[in-house]
Amino acid sequence: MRIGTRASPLARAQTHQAVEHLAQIVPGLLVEIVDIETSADRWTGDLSLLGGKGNFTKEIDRALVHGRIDLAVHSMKDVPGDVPLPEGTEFAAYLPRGDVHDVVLSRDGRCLPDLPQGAKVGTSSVRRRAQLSLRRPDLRVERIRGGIDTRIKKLDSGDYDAILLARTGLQRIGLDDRITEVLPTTWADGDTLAIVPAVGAAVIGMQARTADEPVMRLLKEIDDSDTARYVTAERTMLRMLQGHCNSPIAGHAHTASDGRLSLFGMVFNEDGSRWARSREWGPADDPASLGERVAGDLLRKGARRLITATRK
Ligand SMILES: NCc1[nH]cc(CCC(=O)O)c1CC(=O)O
Repeated sequence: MRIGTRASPLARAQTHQAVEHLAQIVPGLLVEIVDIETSADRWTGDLSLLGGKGNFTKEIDRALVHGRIDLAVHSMKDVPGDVPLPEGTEFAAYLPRGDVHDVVLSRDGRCLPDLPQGAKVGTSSVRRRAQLSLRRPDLRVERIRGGIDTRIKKLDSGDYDAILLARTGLQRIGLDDRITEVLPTTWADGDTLAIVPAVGAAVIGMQARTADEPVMRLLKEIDDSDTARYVTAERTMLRMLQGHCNSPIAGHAHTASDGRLSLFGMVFNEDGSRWARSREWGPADDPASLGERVAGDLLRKGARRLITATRK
């Protein structure tokens, strides 16, 4: 089985995790990992200037459609919600969701509340920027590019006082001992700084050709059904909001204590000073309707205006 993925340490770690799951079903499964460089990997500048859509996925999509690979492994967070999947392909399996918290890594071990006024914080995510700026408008939020390891090197060399990253990514590549502070994910009124996760955060998805029966059968066996429900609810919302992986949109689905599915969605303007939020519950067997309801509510509350104001 030929498995295509980006060449970053995170993408490699995720692919190994996927292979471990596959090998539990097919012991001794022979795999060939095919590294694929995407437009976003080649472009070292500001991503918003690259233009086009799906810059993290389109080269991998092409390899899958043309049969150069049999399976693509993706961070669901990086799969755009406003670009349809290439015809004849689908996400047929999701691995159990990891930890969805965002974290702070700081150069001198200080937590966010203790960072001095004007401290320089690195993130390229408009979702993180908005939620950070809302509580700490005095911080200087600056873009940062590159893989996780590159970003940590930039922190260590003094380019930033702190950076924001996903906890699960650090765990996957064994760098979670660098975490200074784990931020809460639950939005609360008051002055607590929380960062609501991205749609698809901490989920590894596997995309294959629908007509490739042996692969589809195998994927069906490893698919984690809870995670699939969360992803469907969150990504249905994202699609209706016409959001992509760097929109000021947060979304987090989970199973409530009564067994129903809950979806929290939130949309921000650039500095977080204006936002819309929504939470709905629904039956676990209909995650798509839940996503539609939350998106509908957000749109009624002015989400479109907030998203387009931030898009550059
Ligand atoms: N945008 C890059 C990216 N895509 C997925 C993850 C982390 C792993 C995940 O959420 O699945 C990261 C790194 C980060 O945001 O720190």
